Amino acid sequence: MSLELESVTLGYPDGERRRIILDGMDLAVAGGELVAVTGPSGSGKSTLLAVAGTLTPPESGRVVVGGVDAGSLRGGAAARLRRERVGFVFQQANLLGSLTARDQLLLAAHIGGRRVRAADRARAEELLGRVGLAGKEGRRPHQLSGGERQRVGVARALMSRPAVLLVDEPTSALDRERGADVMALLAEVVREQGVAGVVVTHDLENASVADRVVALRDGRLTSPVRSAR
Ligand SMILES: Nc1ncnc2c1ncn2[C@@H]1O[C@H](COP(=O)(O)OP(=O)(O)OP(=O)(O)O)[C@@H](O)[C@H]1O
Repeated sequence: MSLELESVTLGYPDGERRRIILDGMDLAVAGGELVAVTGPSGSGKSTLLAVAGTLTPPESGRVVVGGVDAGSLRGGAAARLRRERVGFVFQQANLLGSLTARDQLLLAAHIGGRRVRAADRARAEELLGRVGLAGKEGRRPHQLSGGERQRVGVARALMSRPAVLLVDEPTSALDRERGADVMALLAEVVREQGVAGVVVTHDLENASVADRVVALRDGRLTSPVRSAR
């Protein structure tokens, strides 16, 4: 249950030229560890998550998810790795408006095309309880607060027992207190579930709940200057 990025390079076209966003980047996250990635706007944090989550292949370098080199897989096997071994949590929870919290999780289990089993129902109940939503499993998104919706998003991302949990600015739509609660919850569930967690955040205070904080600058990860706050 780990994530490794080895010498990952990716650029985008920028007018006539090419702008390098990730420049031979290395990152290793162990199972049960949460790494917070900070960095200025446009530095490539979302791009890093897309590469780590095997949504965007790097131009060079390797992405290894739970011991499997994503670059070695094609077609269905690549899609399965992403679906089963990578959990994503987005800035907004991106829940389906008509589904209850429980069904958001069961849909995630069903997306592989297989039937929902009793074990999936048990896992959904357990995870919703774990993120503090016991008794609210039957609520639809509009009957939940922003922080609760984000908790559903965290639980949903954990349904498939992923090796890697990738979280993009989970607190940007929340007030400070709710944001801090969601970050603390993330650190706890990453540890408990033994998943390799990466959370992107602008907020150094929120980042401090992580086991490690790194800054993305000039395509590489460095230690952030914490005293600059
Ligand atoms: N598909 C694309 N094609 C061309 N350029 C892109 C593409 N995606 C992102 N970029 C550029 O790459 C850079 C990094 O973008 P990215 O979204 O990863 O940054 P970020 O650090 O997540 O920013 P923010 O904190 O504002 O969300 C930006 O300059 C962006 O404009």
